[in-house]
Amino acid sequence: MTVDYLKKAERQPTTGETDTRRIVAEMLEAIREGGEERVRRYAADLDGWSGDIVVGPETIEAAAAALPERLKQDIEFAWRRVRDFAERQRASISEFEVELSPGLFAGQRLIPVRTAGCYVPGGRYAHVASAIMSIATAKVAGVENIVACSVPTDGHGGIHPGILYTMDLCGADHILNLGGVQGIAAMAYGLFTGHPADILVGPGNRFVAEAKRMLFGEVGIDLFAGPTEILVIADATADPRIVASDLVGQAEHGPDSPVWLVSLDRTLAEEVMALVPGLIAALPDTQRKAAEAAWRDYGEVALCDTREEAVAVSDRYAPEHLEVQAGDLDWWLGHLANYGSLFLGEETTVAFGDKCSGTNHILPTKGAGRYTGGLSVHKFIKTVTYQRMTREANRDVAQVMARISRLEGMEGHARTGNDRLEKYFPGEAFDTDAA
Ligand SMILES: NC(=O)C1=CN([C@@H]2O[C@H](COP(=O)(O)OP(=O)(O)OC[C@H]3O[C@@H](n4cnc5c(N)ncnc54)[C@H](O)[C@@H]3O)[C@@H](O)[C@H]2O)C=CC1
Ligand SMILES: O=C(O)[C@@H](O)CS(=O)(=O)O
Ligand SMILES: [Zn+2]
Repeated sequence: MTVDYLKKAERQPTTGETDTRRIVAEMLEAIREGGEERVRRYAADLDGWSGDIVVGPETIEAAAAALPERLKQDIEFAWRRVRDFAERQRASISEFEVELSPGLFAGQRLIPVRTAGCYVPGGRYAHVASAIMSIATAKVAGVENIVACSVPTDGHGGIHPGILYTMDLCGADHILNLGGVQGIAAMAYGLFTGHPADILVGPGNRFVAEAKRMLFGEVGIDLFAGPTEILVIADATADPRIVASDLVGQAEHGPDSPVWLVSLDRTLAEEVMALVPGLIAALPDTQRKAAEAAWRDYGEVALCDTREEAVAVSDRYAPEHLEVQAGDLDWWLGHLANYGSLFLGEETTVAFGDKCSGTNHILPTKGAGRYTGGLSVHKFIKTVTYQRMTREANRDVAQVMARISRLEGMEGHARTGNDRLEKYFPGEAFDTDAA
């Protein structure tokens, strides 16, 4: 394979993992021991927040009153699309019962988890859309009790009013003024609400993503949704200005957000590389600083000879967001395998999915796209099974089970079959020996 790197990234999504793990492990241990009091101290030390942790109804009403009407309509526009898409997902899975052989019935049931903890990031930006993505989806899945939290800031008297309004609109039952590891841990342990989460969902920075990863097992998690990534595959037909704009648009997420271009055309790649610094420089201060570092440390440009090579490179990254700005979109749709969400053609862009077009923006990062998709109603629903049988059906199943069990050396298992055969068919002889 001949891949020519016109720009090679200094850092990879995994850079700095050891430090993050140490910090998060210490914080989780301290919260396990110190409970609510320790959580309050982290909120004060890390986010300068010493106000109420549980958000009351008057604060939610005040947030709704403070938001301009058009913004509320925009949030509802996004919410309706995300909810409708989630409803189609819910309708695409079903319960069933099948008679596998005469008298042997097996079935599948879909049972929502009881309590979901939804983390809404809010450090650098007010991630209103993230509140829709997790809470609306949990609601459609049928989750009975939804706890949500986000970063409180003094300037807003707690959570940003846009996030608060959205959390309430989408159906959050309890809302906590908590960000970071302390927010994740509080939801996992049911601090301040008395409702420990069965599953923790939502994106966040490296501390948040790592806290969820470490708590997995004690609670369920949706997926590893850390710092945002974008990969654009482009050929000679792509518009360099649009490709560069899309790369820079996601680089503003943070200094550790990977930005990758896989190009099938050298001229296009060089034009994009020439345009990116200017677009970054034109951003406001906070966004510029984040994007500059992201492009400098995590930016990569790979030049491939063939579409197959481009697919191989892209699948190796397994990017969170994948844009294709190239001809024959159906070919790419059919061949790409590892990504969180795919954006086909110049007419759509990652930011549409991020904010309001309907697909979920809580997506796998750091290569997790090799084994999972993004957040969906399925993550909140347990697919469980059941069975029942007639006595007559025991005739075959009990004998087979007993023979397999004896082959495995599991005599106790085998006897549960023999006991039934003796009870249901007294006097009959059965061959239940492994030999
Ligand atoms: N993968 C996905 O689906 C999505 C990912 N994101 C990502 O979410 C992230 C949001 O990050 P932020 O703006 O930082 O908000 P955040 O809400 O994830 O994190 C803010 C919290 O981090 C904690 N924190 C900051 N520095 C710390 C330190 N040194 N030690 C311990 N805790 C610390 C603070 O307590 C603060 O409350 C970005 O990386 C963005 O790319 C956002 C949306 C979707
Ligand atoms: O990683 C993501 O999905 C984000 O890009 C979504 S948002 O831009 O923060 O809404
Ligand atoms: Zn984004």
